[in-house]
Amino acid sequence: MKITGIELRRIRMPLVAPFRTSFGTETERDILLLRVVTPDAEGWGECVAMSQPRYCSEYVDGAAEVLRRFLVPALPAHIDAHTVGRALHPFKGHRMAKAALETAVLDAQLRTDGQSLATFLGAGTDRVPCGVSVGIMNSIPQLLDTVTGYLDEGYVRIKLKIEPGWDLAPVRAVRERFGDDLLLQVDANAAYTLADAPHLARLDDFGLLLIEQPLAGDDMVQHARLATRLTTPVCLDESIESAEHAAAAITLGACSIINVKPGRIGGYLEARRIHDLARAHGVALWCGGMLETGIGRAANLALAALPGFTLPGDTSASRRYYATDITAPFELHEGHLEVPTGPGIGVDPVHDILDEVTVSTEWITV
Ligand SMILES: O=C(O)CCC(=O)N[C@@H](C(=O)O)c1ccccc1
Repeated sequence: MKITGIELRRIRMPLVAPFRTSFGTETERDILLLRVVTPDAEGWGECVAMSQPRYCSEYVDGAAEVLRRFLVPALPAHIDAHTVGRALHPFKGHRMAKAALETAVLDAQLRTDGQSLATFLGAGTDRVPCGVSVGIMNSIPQLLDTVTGYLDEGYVRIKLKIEPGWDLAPVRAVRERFGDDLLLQVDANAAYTLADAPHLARLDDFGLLLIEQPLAGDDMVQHARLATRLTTPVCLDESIESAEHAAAAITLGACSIINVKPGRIGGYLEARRIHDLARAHGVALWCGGMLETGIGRAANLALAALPGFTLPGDTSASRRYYATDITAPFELHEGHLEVPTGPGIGVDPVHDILDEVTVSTEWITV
């Protein structure tokens, strides 16, 4: 496939409500979109890097810079999605930037071939059950009202952000209010240390599906030690940046569940490799989220439809984060979202809306 050029587009998307995690509060997303242009089709990729390097070391200005200076110039004139990874391999890290570029190339390729991303990846279903991520709140009553609203919308699983000082009480309150049948999990975003093991073990009383990333991203061995101290399954997010990391975590017993975020691990091809590895070892997967617009959300739904994704993910409806999405909004139906069936990611930006939220565009001739 011949690439004519690539557009880097920065958009600013206000969130419908502040989203607080253990590493900060988001009120809007500064998002980098990539549009790969070929003679036969255009492809879209969404870079999930945040404005600041708080979730991981990448941040959106850095992603734009590494794409502009190193990654896009490294692409050969003729390419397909399988060769992007090889062309970018000499450059270390920057997985979110690489993922966005590979995804945009893959989207253009699949649109040209008339194949959906879901079919390309091996999806086994046309709709996926949806969980929702609930931020750290100012009070328990506010939290209970928020969870009530999401359950009324039909979400099948609740994920509560936790941190030291906001963990046992909110989990207890939600479990007591909504009962033992509620699918409930927590996400610490690396806010604890192994010294907190006795405290974290008290979460075992609440029948949680999992505890996500309790310790630091590079604490793989410590997670393995923590897992022996808890009955709640440990799920890793930030620690897993590749299939190799997943293999190491499984071998060490650092996790029994993995949150797969294609941006974090370098793209959908690597996500498929993690899927196959996890299935071979009986490790459950679910698809995480990075507050994506409908562009990234569409691609994540294709991934979440793979057979190894056995737990509800964070692929929530567009309205969970955005009053107006840049694509036709993804809307929950009986707790599920439909997997796009069109070629490539199966959605296109609504150009009037996209133009309204666009801060800058930059064209790079390849
Ligand atoms: O549904 C979503 O898109 C967000 C899900 C979510 O909680 N993402 C968390 C996470 O750590 O997984 C996150 C929030 C903010 C920034 C990065 C990541």
